[in-house]
Amino acid sequence: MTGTNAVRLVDTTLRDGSHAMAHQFTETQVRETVRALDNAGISLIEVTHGDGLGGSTFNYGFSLTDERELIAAAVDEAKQAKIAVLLLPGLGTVTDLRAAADLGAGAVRIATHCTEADVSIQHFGAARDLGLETVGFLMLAHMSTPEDLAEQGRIMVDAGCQCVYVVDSAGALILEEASDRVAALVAEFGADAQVGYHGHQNLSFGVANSVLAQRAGAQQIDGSLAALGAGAGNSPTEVLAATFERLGVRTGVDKDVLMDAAENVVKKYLTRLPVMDRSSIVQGFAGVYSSFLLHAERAAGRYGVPAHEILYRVGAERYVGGQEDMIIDIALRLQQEKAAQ
Ligand SMILES: CC[C@H](O)CC(=O)C(=O)O
Ligand SMILES: [Mn+2]
Repeated sequence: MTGTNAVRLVDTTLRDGSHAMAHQFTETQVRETVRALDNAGISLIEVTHGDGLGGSTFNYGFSLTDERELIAAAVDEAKQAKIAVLLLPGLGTVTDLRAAADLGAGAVRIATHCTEADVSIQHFGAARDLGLETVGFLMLAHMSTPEDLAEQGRIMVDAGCQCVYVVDSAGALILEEASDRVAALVAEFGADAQVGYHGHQNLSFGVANSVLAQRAGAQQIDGSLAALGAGAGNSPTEVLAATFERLGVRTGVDKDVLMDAAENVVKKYLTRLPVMDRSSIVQGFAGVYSSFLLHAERAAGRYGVPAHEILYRVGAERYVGGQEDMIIDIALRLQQEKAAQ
């Protein structure tokens, strides 16, 4: 075991959960959730459209409430926690980042496909100039080897990133597949940067992988209350808190306050409880970006083809974030194939 006996739990209910809510968060929901997480001692709370700053678009789905209003509300509610925003270079811009910093965001998590870290360089530079805490997300990490992922992480660290995450966007990693990737980043960075782990529950390994990630040296672990997140959801923050407490790993958070928040805040407003159903299991199995789930379900309804069949094809084609439109293309092809049978 190489990890220290403490880990920071980071909550992404109000960002990854935005996918599961079809980006329909209200200001009241954000305020209640931030208040509860802040009371529980969570020190970093992510609030943005599911696809990050500027994500409210035709391709990704329009937000009900302007994310700048949600960020400002979150900053207003948080007494001790820092508010983080997500930014995908190319969708979110440095201008968006400056606006978020002006609203009081204290951290940015800059996400790229696992082989494309170089597109984040200027954003990390701008974030450091703005005095923000910086985190890098290497998404769809199952598509890279541990060695390649570590090389990409090094690009982020050299650009000013303070913690690089292994992001299991598809919920596809199983046990050592997750911890080997974390260990490779830990070995590459040494004291230069921390390593984090972000899991999805599509094959149900979110929490188990997080435990192994911490043991491999990860110092930040993501969760969402009631698992509210894309696909079958994220590792539930309240379960992570209880599990690490049982294991004697310090988190500095109150698991009972988190359990109360999951039951009495988040479960009261969520429109769809993330579940391991046929579609999300296929996402984990075939390695499909979790946020494609609702897009596939919509296309399935519109073109009369099964969502899990669409998702198998998306996995075979190895589509990545930003290629949401290809889901419609696949659905149309499936429809034509079925009509020809
Ligand atoms: C679109 C960004 C994405 O949801 C980031 C993330 O949480 C992941 O890749 O799992
Ligand atoms: Mn995610």
